[in-house]
Amino acid sequence: MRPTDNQNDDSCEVRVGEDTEVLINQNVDDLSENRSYSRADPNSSSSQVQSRYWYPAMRFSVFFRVFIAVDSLVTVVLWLSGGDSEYFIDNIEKYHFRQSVFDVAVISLLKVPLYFLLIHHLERTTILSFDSPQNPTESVNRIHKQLFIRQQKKYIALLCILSFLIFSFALVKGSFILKQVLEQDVEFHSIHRTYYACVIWNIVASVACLVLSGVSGLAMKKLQNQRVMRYYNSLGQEVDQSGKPLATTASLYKLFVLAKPEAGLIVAGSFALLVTTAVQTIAPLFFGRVVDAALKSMADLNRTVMILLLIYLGGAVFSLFRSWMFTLAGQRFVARLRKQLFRSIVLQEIAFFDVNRTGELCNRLASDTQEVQKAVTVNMSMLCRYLLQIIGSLVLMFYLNAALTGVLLAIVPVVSLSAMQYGKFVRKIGKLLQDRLADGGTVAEEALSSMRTVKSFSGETKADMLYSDCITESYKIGKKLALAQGSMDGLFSLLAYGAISAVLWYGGKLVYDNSQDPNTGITAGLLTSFLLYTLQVAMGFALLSSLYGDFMQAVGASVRIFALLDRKPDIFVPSNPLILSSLTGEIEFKNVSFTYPSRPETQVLKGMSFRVEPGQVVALVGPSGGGKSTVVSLIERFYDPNEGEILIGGCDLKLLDLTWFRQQVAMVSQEPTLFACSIKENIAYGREASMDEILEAAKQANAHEFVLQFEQGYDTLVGERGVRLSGGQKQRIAIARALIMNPSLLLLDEATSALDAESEYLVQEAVERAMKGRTVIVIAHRLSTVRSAHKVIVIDRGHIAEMGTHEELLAQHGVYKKLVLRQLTAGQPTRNEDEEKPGDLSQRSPNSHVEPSTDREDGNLNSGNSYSNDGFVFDGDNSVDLIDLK
Ligand SMILES: Nc1ncnc2c1ncn2[C@@H]1O[C@H](COP(=O)(O)OP(=O)(O)OP(=O)(O)O)[C@@H](O)[C@H]1O
Repeated sequence: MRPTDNQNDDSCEVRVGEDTEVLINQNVDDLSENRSYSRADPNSSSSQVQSRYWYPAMRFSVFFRVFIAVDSLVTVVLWLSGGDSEYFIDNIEKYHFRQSVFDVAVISLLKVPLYFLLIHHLERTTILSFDSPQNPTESVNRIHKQLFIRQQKKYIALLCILSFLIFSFALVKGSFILKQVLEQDVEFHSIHRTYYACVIWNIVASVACLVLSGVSGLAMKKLQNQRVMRYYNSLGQEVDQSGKPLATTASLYKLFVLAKPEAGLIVAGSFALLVTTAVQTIAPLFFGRVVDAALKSMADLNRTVMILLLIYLGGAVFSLFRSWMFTLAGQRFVARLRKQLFRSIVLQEIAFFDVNRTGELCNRLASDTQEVQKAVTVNMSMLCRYLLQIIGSLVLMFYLNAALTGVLLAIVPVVSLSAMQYGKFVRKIGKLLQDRLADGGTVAEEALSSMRTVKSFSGETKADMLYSDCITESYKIGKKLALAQGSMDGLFSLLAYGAISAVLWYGGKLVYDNSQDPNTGITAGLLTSFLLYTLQVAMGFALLSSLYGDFMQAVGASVRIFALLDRKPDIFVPSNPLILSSLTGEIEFKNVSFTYPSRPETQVLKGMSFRVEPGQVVALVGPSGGGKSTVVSLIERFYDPNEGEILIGGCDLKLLDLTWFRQQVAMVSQEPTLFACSIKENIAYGREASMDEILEAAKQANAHEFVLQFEQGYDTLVGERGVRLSGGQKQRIAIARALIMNPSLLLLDEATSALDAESEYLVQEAVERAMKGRTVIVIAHRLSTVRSAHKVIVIDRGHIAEMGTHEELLAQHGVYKKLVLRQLTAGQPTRNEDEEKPGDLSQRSPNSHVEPSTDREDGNLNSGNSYSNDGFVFDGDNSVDLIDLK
C-alpha cells in the first residue's frame, strides 16, 4: 500500500454505519477520513483505491437516538390514549400542572431534535479529533485536536444540562402528583391511568437520558476502537487492501430491489391475493354455519350454501388474476435478470474466463435465475398468502372460542422453531445438491460440445463415467435431502395431527357441555368451523416452513448471481479513452512482463521489448509454450501487462478506446471458431456489411467458389462452431471475416492443421492477399512466411532470444538457425505420404531427421510435396543433431 494522494479538498467524508453517510464540511486542510492511494499494480481498473472509516451501526450514538425516539413515542401514545376525547381536550384547554400531562408530551416532542442535534455534533467532533493510524502523516495536528476535544466537551456538557433539566421537571411533576395522591387531596381528581403511566415513564426515561449523557464522553472514546477501515476502488466496489473486490453478499432485500420494475404487477397480484385469502379465511366460518343451518331448516341450508358458493366464485376470479399477475411478473423478472447476467458475463475480462468454467456460468444463467425468480414472485406470494391466512384464521378462532385457540397455540412455537432449523438444514443440503448438479452440467456441456474429440478417442465410456460420477454424487446428496425432508414432514404431521386431536378432544367436551346446558360450551357447527381453521393454520405453518427452505435456496443462488452481476471487469478503463486519427500499425513493446492471473506463480513474458513499424510483417517464432500467443493476446488487450508498456502509434494501449482499437485489429487463429449461423452472418460478424462487401471479402479469402457450391450458398448454416465445414473452409471464412473489417493490424496464427495441398494453397494464397498493405504480426509455422517477413522475433521462454531478418538470424548461428535446421531435417517422407504434411516451425514431436529437400530450402512448402507433419522438434534446449547449412 503506497499512500499517494491526500484529498486536500474542503470536505471530509466519514461513513457512519452501514447505510448512513455523513458528509462533513470543514476548513481543515490536513484532515481527511477519506484517503486514496494507488495500488502497486497500476493495470487494474481498481488501481486507485480509496480508504474510508466505517463506524458500526450498533454504536452508542445510534442507541441513544433510538432511545430518545422510543421515549418520545411512548410518551405521546400514553398521552393520546388517556381517556375519551372530551377528557383529552379538557386536559389541554384547562391545563393544570398536577392534572395534565400535555406539558410532558410537548417536552418529549421538543427534546427529540435537540438531542439528535447534540448527539450528531458530539459524534462528529469526536471523530474529527481522532488520529489516523493508517496514515500518521495525515493525522490531526495538535491545535485542531485540542479544538475538537474542547467542542466535544461542550456538547457533552450541553447534553448533561438538557437531561438534568428534563429530569428535574419530570421529578417535580411526579412528586406533586404523588403528594396529592398520598394526601388524598379533595381538590385533586384522580387522573386517567395512562397519564400516571406517562408521568412514571417520563421520570424513568429522563433518568436514563441523564445516565446516557453522563457516559457519552466515555462511549465516544470507544468509537476510535470500533471504526473499521474499508477500501473502495474507483468504481465504488469494496476491495481488500490489495485492491481485489470483496465477495458480494446477497440478501432477500437486494433480490426484491432487483424486482422493482415488476412492482406494479406484484401489487396488482397482491391485491388479488388479499381477496383470495380473505375468501379462504371466511369459508370455514360458513362451513360451520352450513352444519348449524342443516340442523335448523332446509331454507336456512339453501341460503347459507348459496352465500358460500358466491363467496367461492369471487375467490376463484381473484385467484385467476393473482396467479396470472405473479406468473407474468416472474417471467418478466427472469427474462430481465438473465439478460443482465449475460451482459455482465460477456463484459468480463478474458482472465475471468480462464478461471470460470462455461458450464458453471450457463448454470447460473439457467437454474440460479430460476430459483431467484421463484423466490421473488411465487414464493413471495405464497408467503403473504399463508401468513395472512394464518393470522386471519387465528383472529377468527379467538373470536369463535379463545380457550380452544389457546390449546392450539401452545403447539405453534414448537412447530415454528423446528421449521427454522429445518430450513437451515435444507438450505445446506440444497446448496450442496446445486453445486453437484452444476458440476454434472459442466461435464455434460464439455463432452457434448466436443463430441468429435470424445468419439475419436473412443471417450464415450469415459465421458459417461464422468457424468455418472457427478450424478451419483448429486443423487447421494439428494438421498440425504429426501430423508431430511421426509422425516421433517413426518414430524410436522405428527405435531399437526397432535394439535388437531387435542382440539378435537377439548372441542368435543365443549359440544358435550353444550348438549347438557345450552348456555355453556359450543355448538357442533362452531366446532366444525374451528377444526377447519385448525387445519388451515397447521397447513399454513407447514407450507411456510417449506417456503423458508426455498427462500434460503434462493439466497444461495442470489449470492452467486450478485457475485456475477456486481463484478466489474478487472481491466483498466481510462476516463477519457483516446481514439487515434488513424492506426498506422506502429507497435512497441517496452520492457513488457506478464503473468497470467490464473497462474500467478509463472511469469510468461519477462521484460520483452521490440518494435513493429507500420506496414511491416513481423513473424514470431520459437518453441511451443515460449509466449508467442501471449504476445498476440497482449496486443489484442485480452490482458494487461504487469510491467512495462505496449505503445500503439506512440500511445499507451491502455489509454485507447478498446472498442475502437479492436475494430482496427483482426485476428485469424489456427483453429477459427465460427458461430452456429449462416456463412453470410459469420463473415459479417465484426460489423454490419452489405451483401456486396460480403461477396468481395469471400472472394479475397478464396471462399466464394466453395460457398457457391453449397445449395443454399451464403445462407448455408455452418453448424455449432462451424462443424459442417472442413478445416480449410473454416479458415477461409475466418479470413473473410477478418478482411471485411479492413483492419490496419492483422494478427495471424498460421494454420498448422492438416489441410490437403489444394486447400492449404488456397488458404495460404488468401492469407498472403490479406497481408498486403497492412501491418501483420504472424505466429509463423512456415519457412516461406518467415523468409518473407520484414522481421523475425524468436521468442523462447518469455524472452526475445533473437531478432532480425531471416538472413541475419541464420548468420547468427543461434536458436533460429537450430529451428530452421530442425524444420528442414523434419521432412522425412513416410510410408503413407499422401496423408502427411510439411513441417512446422513450432511443432514438438521428436521425430525423424532427413536430408533437406530442395523445395523446402527454397521455402516453398506449398508445392504439393508431402512431409511428416510432426517431424520437427524444438523443445527448449533439447539437443538434436544439427546439419550445418553451410
Ligand atoms: N490462459 C492461460 N492461463 C494460464 N497460463 C497460460 C494461458 N495461456 C497460456 N498459458 C501459459 O503461458 C505460456 C506461454 O503460452 P503461449 O500460448 O503464449 O505459448 P506459444 O509460444 O504461443 O505456444 P504454442 O506455439 O504452442 O501455441 C505457456 O506456459 C502456457 O502454458
